[in-house]
Amino acid sequence: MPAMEAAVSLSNLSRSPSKFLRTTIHTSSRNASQHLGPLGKSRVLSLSVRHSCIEVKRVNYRPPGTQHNLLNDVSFSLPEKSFGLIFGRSGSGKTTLLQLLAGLSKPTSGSIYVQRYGTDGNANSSPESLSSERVGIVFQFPERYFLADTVLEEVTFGWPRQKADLAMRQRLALNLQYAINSAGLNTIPLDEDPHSLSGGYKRRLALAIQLVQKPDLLLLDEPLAGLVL
Ligand SMILES: Nc1ncnc2c1ncn2[C@@H]1O[C@H](COP(=O)(O)OP(=O)(O)OP(=O)(O)O)[C@@H](O)[C@H]1O
Repeated sequence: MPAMEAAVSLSNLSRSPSKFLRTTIHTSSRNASQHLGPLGKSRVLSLSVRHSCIEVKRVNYRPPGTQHNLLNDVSFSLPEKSFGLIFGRSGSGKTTLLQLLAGLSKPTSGSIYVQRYGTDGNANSSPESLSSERVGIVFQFPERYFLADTVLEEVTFGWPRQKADLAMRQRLALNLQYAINSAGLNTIPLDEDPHSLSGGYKRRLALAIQLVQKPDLLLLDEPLAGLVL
């Protein structure tokens, strides 16, 4: 089945009926990347939990103290090891949806959970909540959140400061190498000031900060802005 036809999606939307939001689930990274180029306004999700899906069921979201839903009846399913692409017009609610997936806001109604399935396609366990520790998110302007003085400190921010045992140090070192290489930061000195990087390298750094945590779900808000691949 072509990737675009594997999509599920979705109603949505915000206040204006002319605005729309659509989520497409891709079954391979190749297909996902093929569709990223022309879509200026896009958000990407990537899931690596085995034999499971993230299920978004009939989610509505209304910010506290407001009268209108930003998201209406959004439902989709994102299988393990797949990419989903959320696209829509400016202000249609893409970032809002990512914030819900990241656990930064709670749906007003509806649910977001991880469901494991057996080989027969039936759910074989109770739904699990998607805890925010399992989710990494790269925001639209990631440099606003940089805190450290060097690239290395930024990527390892939050690591244990006490002396870790050898196994933990090896694991952290491998994670660091994986994140730096995967994000294409290996040509940048690790003692460089994050704020002095180009826009594209700031985005790569923001990606490395998330990859080093090995999240089960990775959310990218307009991931290709400022990047020449
Ligand atoms: N806390 C809030 N209270 C009220 N309105 C909000 C709040 N947060 C976001 N909005 C509004 O919700 C709408 C959707 O915003 P959101 O940032 O999710 O859209 P988007 O699709 O990501 O837009 P863009 O593509 O321009 O980045 C916008 O009109 C925004 O002003």
